[in-house]
Amino acid sequence: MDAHDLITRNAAEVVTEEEVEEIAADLEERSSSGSRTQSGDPEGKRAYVGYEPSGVLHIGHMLGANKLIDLQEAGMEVVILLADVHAYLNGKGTFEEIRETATRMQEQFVAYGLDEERTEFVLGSEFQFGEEYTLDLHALELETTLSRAERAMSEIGSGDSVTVSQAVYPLMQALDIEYLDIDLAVGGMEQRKVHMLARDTLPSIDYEAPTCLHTPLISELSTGIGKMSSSSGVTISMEDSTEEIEDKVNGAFCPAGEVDPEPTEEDEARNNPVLEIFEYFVFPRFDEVVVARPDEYGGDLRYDAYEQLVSDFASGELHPADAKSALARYLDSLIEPGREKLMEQRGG
Ligand SMILES: Nc1ncnc2c1ncn2[C@@H]1O[C@H](COP(=O)(O)OP(=O)(O)OP(=O)(O)O)[C@@H](O)[C@H]1O
Ligand SMILES: N[C@@H](Cc1ccc(O)cc1)C(=O)O
Repeated sequence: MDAHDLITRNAAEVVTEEEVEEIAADLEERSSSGSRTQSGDPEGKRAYVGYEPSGVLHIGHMLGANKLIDLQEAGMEVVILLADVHAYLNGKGTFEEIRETATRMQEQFVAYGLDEERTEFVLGSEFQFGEEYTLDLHALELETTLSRAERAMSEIGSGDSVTVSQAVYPLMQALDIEYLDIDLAVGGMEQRKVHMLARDTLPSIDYEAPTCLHTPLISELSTGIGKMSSSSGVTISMEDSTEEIEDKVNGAFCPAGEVDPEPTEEDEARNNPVLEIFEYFVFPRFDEVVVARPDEYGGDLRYDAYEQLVSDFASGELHPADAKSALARYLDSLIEPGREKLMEQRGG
């Protein structure tokens, strides 16, 4: 697979396609001249994802991490920002609590396949309290209206009303891209408004507009409303046991035949999380997905592409109960190796 395909596979969108093509062309050129993955190279291309530290990684977080693994393969240097100050500004706990969970999160990324030697882990507080950063932040504050900052936070902010800290948050996220010297900012689709704000405002303080890549979102498991998240709803975490995975997947929202479920009466959009997890998390890792079925119900179903599975689901050939039991099995096999490693590390 060439650099462009590695960068863009399983992405929901890139902003802009031309800019990504330029990054890919540069990586290809460096690879053919033999100067590919030297870390610390000032000419190297760098990508990052930022996470508010939370107790345990969930499968939604892994979409960004898997993208970073693709980008490493394409020859990019990758950075994971453990955004402790951002989590604090977003009301996620005391600073001490957040710091502790940041260490746990780093351990988990490594257990789940990010090569420690080739991944730079950075805590936000390591550079966000510097004088230059603070002055740049104030300069961005002068360039941004409160309503724009508020809109950027509409899918990220916790709590009912926006606090001043949450208006500062997206401006700091924009500045991080500059201070970490990032060529490609990666995040889930709910980060796009912050990234658009960064593209619009960074040039006004003489920094470049960042190139961005957004990964799809996995919905909350039991209702299909909103995104799966660490702080609320039913979430498949990377530390769940086999039984926990089975129970959660069994209770997942997965109406028979409904690929695009109707919105609720309150007009909230709904998705089918079982299908989403197959599409974004399982199919990218397996050449073939087998749904086991007793012979009296027609025997096993085999799929080598998500589109085949979804078409059988829509026609009724694939029943939700069979889809769920297959999903639980595949999830467990993807989660097991890291779960074991973490247990060993913790002496369990
Ligand atoms: N359900 C999800 N599906 C896909 N990506 C996700 C999901 N949840 C979080 N991410 C991605 O993980 C990164 C970090 O998100 P974040 O720290 O807000 O996770 P979270 O679980 O929503 O946390 P919290 O609920 O505490 O806000 C972002 O790039 C985000 O897009
Ligand atoms: N906004 C991200 C966290 C983040 C913070 C700072 C960044 O520079 C990047 C990402 C989230 O919703 O979790």
